[in-house]
Amino acid sequence: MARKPPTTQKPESGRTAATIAAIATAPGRGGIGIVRVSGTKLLDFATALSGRQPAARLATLAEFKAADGSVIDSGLLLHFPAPQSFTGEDVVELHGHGGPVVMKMLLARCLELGATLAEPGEFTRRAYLNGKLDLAQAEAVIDLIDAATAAAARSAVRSLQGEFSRAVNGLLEQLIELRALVEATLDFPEEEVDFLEAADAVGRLGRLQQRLTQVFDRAQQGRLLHGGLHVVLAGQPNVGKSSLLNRLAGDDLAIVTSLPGTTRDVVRSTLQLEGIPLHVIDTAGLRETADPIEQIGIERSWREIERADVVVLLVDACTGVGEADRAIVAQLPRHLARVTVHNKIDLAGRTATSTDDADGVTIALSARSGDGVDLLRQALLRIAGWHPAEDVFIARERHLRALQQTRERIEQAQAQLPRLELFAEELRLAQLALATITGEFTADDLLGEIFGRFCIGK
Ligand SMILES: Nc1nc2c(c(=O)[nH]1)N(C=O)[C@@H](CNc1ccc(C(=O)N[C@@H](CCC(=O)O)C(=O)O)cc1)CN2
Ligand SMILES: Nc1nc2c(ncn2[C@@H]2O[C@H](COP(=O)(O)OP(=O)(O)OP(=O)(O)O)[C@@H](O)[C@H]2O)c(=O)[nH]1
Ligand SMILES: [Mg+2]
Repeated sequence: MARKPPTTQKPESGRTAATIAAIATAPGRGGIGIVRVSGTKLLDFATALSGRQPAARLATLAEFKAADGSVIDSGLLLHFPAPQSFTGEDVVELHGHGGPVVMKMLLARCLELGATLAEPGEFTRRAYLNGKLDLAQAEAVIDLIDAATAAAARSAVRSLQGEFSRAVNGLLEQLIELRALVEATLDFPEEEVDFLEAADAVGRLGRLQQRLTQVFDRAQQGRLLHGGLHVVLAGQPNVGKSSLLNRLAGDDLAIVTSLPGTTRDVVRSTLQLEGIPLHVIDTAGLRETADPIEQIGIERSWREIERADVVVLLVDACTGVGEADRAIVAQLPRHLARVTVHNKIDLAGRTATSTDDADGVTIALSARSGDGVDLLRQALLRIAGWHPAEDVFIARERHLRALQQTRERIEQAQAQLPRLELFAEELRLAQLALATITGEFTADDLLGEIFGRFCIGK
């Protein structure tokens, strides 16, 4: 896992020297709880705390003592001497009994011994700054902790183990190789055209693009696993939005009555569909109303629609798409993916169907009987662009943007041929964009953004 530390974080090097401490286990009661400390000269720290010198990387049973010598807890003491630790610094772990009060007392004792309270993500940030993890791996740490489904967790582990980074580094190598060839020729203008043929620049570029597309696809699947799909159920009152939410969730979450205008508050539920977190959002029926409470509900419906990845527009199968439904469609954000659902086919005497036409996907189903609901699940997966694959690595919007920029730069490069200088410049920019994924060149504010979202103790 070892890699060379990133080169651009000079402003931080002062801070990494301080010793930090935090409770690393989840808040609340637990069988055991861990306080983690990272910094320098922690053997002295451990000795002061326990009166014993722990062996490197071995669990030592010890008494954790307060300043007056009284015992706070007895537990396991671990010392990981630098650089062989999670952070690359000296690390000490106190494994105590997992009660919130004991943990707080242990933490307070560490602060008394000179540690400062760690900021969110600071352990992982140090691991990154010390070259233990690259940026994509560091992001995968938090994605693993936050994973909402087993499939998301598996793909986060894959990224944590460096699979995504290796794919990116493979692309970088190809890119650098091509750049080196080009730069070498730039000094000999008369050979430029020969060079292009000899080096097979066009062929290399083509292969690079092909591989980039593969990585992009895997990353795109990863982003789906990570962020899930936000699906808003919308439509006129009484068309069966809440009934459909309950059916999808398999639970009686939202109130259903035969009175139009039942739902006012937004009701959310996260379920999973082939490992993808599906955030389903039930909203107030859309209509003109004088009821101020319902009006607020309707405003909230629109707010959710603005943020959605997909809107499921429900209509009553007995009447089909009417004037009021078309008015709703006209108000939907332009590029928002949409599925139209004709609900209550049991009343209309229709069968469950799924059709694709110029208007998009239309599903006929019954929220009451569940007939056709599976067709809706399949349609949602299709719209999301999901195809089952085992080699997904977790990825975020940031990674996809970087890959997309790289792709655009390479297209630009291609368009510059045979002007080698411009070709070379585009390749250089492509490399810069790609390298932001693993964080070889990274702005400080991006690091703040990434690590600030971690929990304390991570
Ligand atoms: N108790 C405990 N459990 C934990 C963690 C931790 O910090 N403490 N981790 C925290 O996230 C994860 C494990 N991550 C770790 C990663 C590297 C090293 C480490 O000591 N690395 C050294 C030695 C490697 C080796 O011997 O192969 C190194 O990289 O040099 C330790 C934990 C999950 N479980
Ligand atoms: N027969 C039949 N009735 C349904 C079906 N889906 C919903 N209903 C009924 O339609 C009525 C309205 O259902 P809701 O789920 O509350 O409708 P809604 O769209 O959430 O309504 P608002 O919250 O008022 O906007 C209830 O009486 C449901 O039992 C269906 O598939 N078949
Ligand atoms: Mg409702």
